[in-house]
Amino acid sequence: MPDARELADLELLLSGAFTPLTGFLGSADVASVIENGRLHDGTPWPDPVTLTLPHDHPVSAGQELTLRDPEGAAVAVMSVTERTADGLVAGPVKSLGAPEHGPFARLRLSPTQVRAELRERPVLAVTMRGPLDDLDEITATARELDAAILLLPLAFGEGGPAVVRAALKARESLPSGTTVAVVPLAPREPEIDLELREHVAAAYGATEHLAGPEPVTLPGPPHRRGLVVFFTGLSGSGKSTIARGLHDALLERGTRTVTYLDGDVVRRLLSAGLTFSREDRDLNIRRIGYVASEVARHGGLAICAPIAPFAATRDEVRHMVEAVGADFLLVHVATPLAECERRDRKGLYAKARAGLIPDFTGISSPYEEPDDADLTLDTTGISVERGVERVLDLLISGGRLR
Ligand SMILES: Nc1ncnc2c1ncn2[C@@H]1O[C@H](COP(=O)(O)OS(=O)(=O)O)[C@@H](OP(=O)(O)O)[C@H]1O
Ligand SMILES: Nc1ncnc2c1ncn2[C@@H]1O[C@H](COP(=O)(O)OP(=O)(O)O)[C@@H](O)[C@H]1O
Repeated sequence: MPDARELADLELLLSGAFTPLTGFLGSADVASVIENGRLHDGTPWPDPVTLTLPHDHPVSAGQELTLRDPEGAAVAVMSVTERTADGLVAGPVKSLGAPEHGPFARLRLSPTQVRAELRERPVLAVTMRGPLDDLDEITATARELDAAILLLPLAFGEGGPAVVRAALKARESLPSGTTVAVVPLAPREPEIDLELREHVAAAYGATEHLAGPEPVTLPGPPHRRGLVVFFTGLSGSGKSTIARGLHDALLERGTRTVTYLDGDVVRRLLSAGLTFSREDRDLNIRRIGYVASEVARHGGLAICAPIAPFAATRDEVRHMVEAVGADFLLVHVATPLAECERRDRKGLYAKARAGLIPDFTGISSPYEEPDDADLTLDTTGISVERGVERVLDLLISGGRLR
């Protein structure tokens, strides 16, 4: 399944906004674009528009590949011309005419639609990633050129709808007949981005192109940003005890909205039926990460405390959270196995040692120690209060808590 950026590129390939491209690029074109800003056949093109699939995906050259959106709807079919060892899949794409949805879907006009609307008039296209600051200049330039104005809000990701709203607002103060067409162009490096905007504007029939100002992105102060505090560690290390203590302390302060995704509750509801195999643990952690990132997306603070023994899966969660503009703090509760086993609160270690519980973390299943923890906490010989305090200090010192 393509990721968000690949899907956005796919939409532009299908709509003709990336003309002359008709599909995702193969290795020869990618090398040539990176080397000299041209496709292999010499056509100028600034950006390697590629699709990467997991290594174990079975598709190969000569086959057809159906591309789906995150809901599983088939969006396009690709005639695969190349499949490289590092996962690149190249070939022309054809639309399957999937129904369009998403905010402002009705404004996602294709170049053909826009050209038909603007007929033969000269067109001043303005690409924008944030609010326009000089509408008078745009009006004056359009008059000079006797051109129609075409606003192309480049809407991608969380901030996408805001850019479209800015375009609709600007249209109110621009000459009548100003057209707005939403283009899902994911941002690139500044120079490449600018060149790519030129190509897209030309595809939409622009005789002249103005690149709107870069948006001023203020991520908001840390105490208002979403936050996920993710505890990891062996069974009995003290994750739930510290996490509960943190939850209580935050409720007492009352300055942030908090959700505690209790491990037992998660296993009973969200992950009911899952085992402790590697696959099921990964699934469990991804589900926790997904819910936590949804909480954080709206500025909430989510606390989770699963064992989460695998580094790659913890990393996936970090990315999931950061992708919604929130912060992720990893707290490694690094109480040594011997101490966890000595505590053996639920008698599970004794059972695991006796071979009664298979795949038990630390005994018969691995725990990968984090090397990216924001705080490492060994609870041996310290009070619960002291442990909670250490986590609170981390939040306060990072400005995440007032
Ligand atoms: N095989 C095996 N390995 C580890 N743990 C086991 C196992 N079987 C049951 N339990 C109990 O399940 C709790 C860990 O569940 P998690 O959801 O946190 O695990 S994981 O993150 O999906 O690996 C863990 O609870 P905590 O002691 O609270 O960590 C155990 O009590
Ligand atoms: N400083 C401490 N922090 C957390 N737990 C502690 C501490 N000192 C002793 N303990 C005890 O260790 C056990 C930790 O269990 P628990 O919090 O359920 O661990 P986990 O969720 O990691 O499996 C509890 O019985 C708790 O009372």
